[in-house]
This record gives sequence, C-alpha cells and structure tokens, in this order.
Amino acid sequence: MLNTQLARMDAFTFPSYSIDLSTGEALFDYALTGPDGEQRFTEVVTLPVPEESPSDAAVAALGRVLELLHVVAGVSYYKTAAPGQLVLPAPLGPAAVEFVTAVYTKGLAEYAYRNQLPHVLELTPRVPDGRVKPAAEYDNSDRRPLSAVGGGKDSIVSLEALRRAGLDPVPFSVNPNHVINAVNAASGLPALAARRRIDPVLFELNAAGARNGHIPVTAINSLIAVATAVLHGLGPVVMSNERSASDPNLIWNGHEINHQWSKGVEAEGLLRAALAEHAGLAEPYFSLLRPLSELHIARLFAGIDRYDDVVTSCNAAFKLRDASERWCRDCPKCRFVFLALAPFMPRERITHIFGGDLLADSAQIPGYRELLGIDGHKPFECVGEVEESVVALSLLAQQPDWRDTPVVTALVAAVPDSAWATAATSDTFTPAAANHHIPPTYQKTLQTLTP
Ligand SMILES: CC(=O)N[C@H]1[C@@H](OP(=O)(O)OP(=O)(O)OC[C@H]2O[C@@H](n3ccc(=O)[nH]c3=O)[C@H](O)[C@@H]2O)O[C@H](CO)[C@@H](O)[C@@H]1O[C@H](C)C(=O)N[C@@H](C)C(=O)N[C@@H](CCC(=O)O)C(=O)O
Ligand SMILES: Nc1ncnc2c1ncn2[C@@H]1O[C@H](COP(=O)(O)OP(=O)(O)OP(=O)(O)O)[C@@H](O)[C@H]1O
Repeated sequence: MLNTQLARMDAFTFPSYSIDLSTGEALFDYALTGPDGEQRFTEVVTLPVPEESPSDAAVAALGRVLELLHVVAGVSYYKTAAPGQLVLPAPLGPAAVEFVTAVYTKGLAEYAYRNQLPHVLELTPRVPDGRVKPAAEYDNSDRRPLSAVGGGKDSIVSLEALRRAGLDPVPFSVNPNHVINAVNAASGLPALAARRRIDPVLFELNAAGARNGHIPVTAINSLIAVATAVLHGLGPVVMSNERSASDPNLIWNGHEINHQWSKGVEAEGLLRAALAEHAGLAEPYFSLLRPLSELHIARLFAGIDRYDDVVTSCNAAFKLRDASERWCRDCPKCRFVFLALAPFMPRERITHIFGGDLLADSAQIPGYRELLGIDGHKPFECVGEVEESVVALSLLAQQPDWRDTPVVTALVAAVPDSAWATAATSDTFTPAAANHHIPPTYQKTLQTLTP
C-alpha cells in the first residue's frame, strides 16, 4: 500500500485475537481502513508453555490479559497511518479504557511530536456499547515473582535483590538476544522466554517511507510478562523502572512528551488498575526500583560483579536488525550509564565493562553537554535527570582517577553555578517514600544489596 493511501486511512480496528494453549501461540489481528481499502497486520506472540496444565481460573485470567495485550500491541501498526479513529474490539471498563487511551496518546507522544501529528495526543478510543462481565478475583501474590530481564544494569539489580532476599525469582524476557541469554546464564537461574513476531509487512511499509517512530514498548513487554506469570502460576511481575522514567523530555502543545512514558509511575498505576479491573489480578505488577534514582541504581550495581562480562544497557544492542554486539560507546545511553557508574568503580573495571573509556574521549563532550543540561533538551533515550548527571560529575571531579580526564575537565568548566548549587542539595541517594507500588513483602528487598 502506498504512503499516500496510508495517510488517508480513517480508522484502526482490532478484528480478532486467538490463543492456542497447546503451543502458547497467540495471534493478534489489526486493520487500517480507509477510502483506498484495507491494510491488515498480524502479530504473533508465543508464550512459554508450562509443564502442568493451567487451572481454569488461570486460563480465564490469561484470556483477559491477552484482551488488553491485543489492544496495546496495536500501537506498532497504528503508527504507520495514525488515523483519527481508534475502534476498540469490545466493551471495556473505565480503568481499562483509561489505560488504553493513555498508551495511544501519552505512549505515542514522542512519535506525535516528531511527526507533527497533534491529533494523536487527543485520541479518544471508540468503545463498543455493552457491559464487561466482571472478572473473577485471581490472587497469586504469594507465588514466586517473575523478574523481567532486559540485559542492562537495572534488571540485574532487581534480580539479585530478589534472589538475595530469598524470593526465588524466575528471570523472564521477551525475544531474548545474546545479551539477555548471557545475563541469564551469568545469573545461573533457569529463565522463561516469550517470542514476539512483528508482522513483516510493517518493515516493508517502513522501508517504503510509512510514518514511523517510538512506541511504548514497555507496556507491551509488561503485558506479555503478566500473561506468562498467570499461565505459569507465578506471582507478581517485577520490573526495574526507575524514578526518573516518569519525568518528561519536553512540553509540546501543552502535553508532556516522555520517551520513557510506559516505564513511568503513571503507566504502572494505570496498568495495575486495568489488570485488577479487567483480569481480577490482585498484585500483578510493580517496579522494585521505582523509589530510586539512576545514580542510586548504578551505585547498587557496582556492588555486584558477576555480570561484568555481559551486562549491556546500550539500546543499539537490542535492534531487531544490525544490532551492535554490546555497548556502542557513542549514544546518549552509553554516555549516561558510563557517567553514572564511573564514580562507584575503578577505572579499569568500567573500561573492561564498556570495552573503552568514554571520559577519555573528547569526542563525547557535546553529547555530555546535553546530558548535563548545558545544550538542548534531555535526549530521547533512557537517561537520568540532568541533576543526576551533575551529581555524578561532582563526584568524579573529586576523584584522582577521573578528575583530570579530558571529558571531566571540560564539563566541570562548562556547568553553570546554579546547577552545582542544585546538585549540592540533591536527594539523589534518598529513596522516595511514596509514589511507588511495591507491596509490603518486597519493601525490604533492596536492603540485601550494598550500600
Ligand atoms: C532498539 C531500539 O532502540 N529501537 C528503536 C528504533 O528502532 P530501529 O528502527 O532502529 O530498530 P528496531 O528496534 O529493530 O525496530 C525496527 C522497526 O520495527 C518497528 N517496531 C519495533 C519494535 C516494536 O515493538 N514495534 C515496532 O513498531 C519500528 O517501526 C522500527 O522502526 O527506533 C524506533 C523508532 O523510533 C523505535 O520504536 C525502536 O524502539 C524499540 C521499540 C525498542 O525496543 N526500544 C527500546 C530500547 C526503548 O526505547 N525503550 C525505552 C522505553 C520506552 C517505553 O516507554 O517503553 C527506554 O529504554 O527508554
Ligand atoms: N526484552 C525484554 N523482555 C522483558 N523485559 C524487558 C525487556 N527489555 C527490557 N525489559 C524490562 O523493561 C524495563 C525497562 O528496560 P530497560 O532497558 O530500561 O532496563 P534494563 O535493561 O534492565 O536496564 P538499563 O536501563 O540499564 O538498560 C526493565 O524492567 C526491564 O527489565
């Protein structure tokens, strides 16, 4: 289909979904419709099949989780055309509608901003008339947690905290690549994996110049994780989303544009409420690291060394095609993670982890100026707040190992006095007491890590 035809699409719909419990394979169908005809897509999600057959209650709850996943995973295809109508497949309760609306508006906000499509931020899904049968309550909160592993430092911190607290976590990933497999192997814990196959038609449309951009991928991975936990009779899904994920990159037309929206605390609360209402799940999902800053997580990671040969936070390693082997050493995320870890580990160790020393490389100075708020806005990447970067720099400026490196020297001279003053009174290492959803049983978990 031509891009001009895609741009004339009126509506995005959700024709059907199905699951085969014997193979774990779920098929999610989508359609764009308009005056030039229809463009169909099918996404395939394959859940790991449990050894024991799931109970009837689990199968019922799973069906409800997959109904939410069907709608949420549609964002990848909706974005090729961004029609004004989003027509949901079935009635939903108010909490589920609020969650889905936010995924398509706030979750696609960066896409809307970059493509200059303000109507996306105002989308209101059309919900078919009728009442949803209330879900039966399904309480698995005391079972082993499913710990989502993304291959980076954050999920390693959670996995180790859960393990050391004796909670016997099950590592879980969607489409694990060599990085995630190596992290799981280093953990020594048997892991579960789900597969997600994006319709290849999407890549053809992208190659032909269809509208494209960032999507709230964590919302999709989270629902696949919850579906897996329910199918396997496991407990809550434990994420590793940090405090700063909730902060926007910029404001556009009065709307917050946040690259990490579906990692933020608002998305977490909306997803929990939707799962409680629509699937009856009592304690389905939370982020263990929500109270912590990125810098605090980096300090905790520095106390764990068993993953040094494998840990990789750089997003370039997670591309579906042409992925980098590990750290690319030239993107905002590599720059930020290096800056955040450097104050807490010897130069030799961090250089080993990254395969190079970013603070010795003057070519990195412009990128670091953005992270420090000297130029531009916070990059559209998973990076911490400007204040955290300034705090990290202030720590490095006091360390003989780092203070004379070309990057630290240049940045110390460039940071304005006001930023130093804010950093001096920063609460970077004080966990937030509120604004998280960590259940009481898990609240002391992080104390198993040092410092
Ligand atoms: C790895 C990465 O950063 N990918 C983003 C990049 O995509 P690119 O074209 O360079 O490579 P691929 O990831 O291989 O994707 C190919 C195309 O496929 C489409 N697509 C992919 C996954 C998906 O779930 N849905 C899709 O539609 C898309 O059209 C791609 O062009 O740029 C894209 C456009 O901006 C981004 O959408 C790709 O982001 C991935 C979905 C991704 O997994 N990104 C995470 C690393 C990421 O950004 N995580 C955020 C959290 C965001 C959130 O709110 O959840 C973070 O860590 O901060
Ligand atoms: N492929 C995946 N499968 C399951 N969960 C994932 C996957 N990728 C990321 N996640 C989870 O999504 C959340 C956000 O991912 P993110 O990439 O920020 O985390 P990370 O890889 O643990 O650490 P870092 O921020 O250092 O990269 C984390 O809770 C992570 O565990």
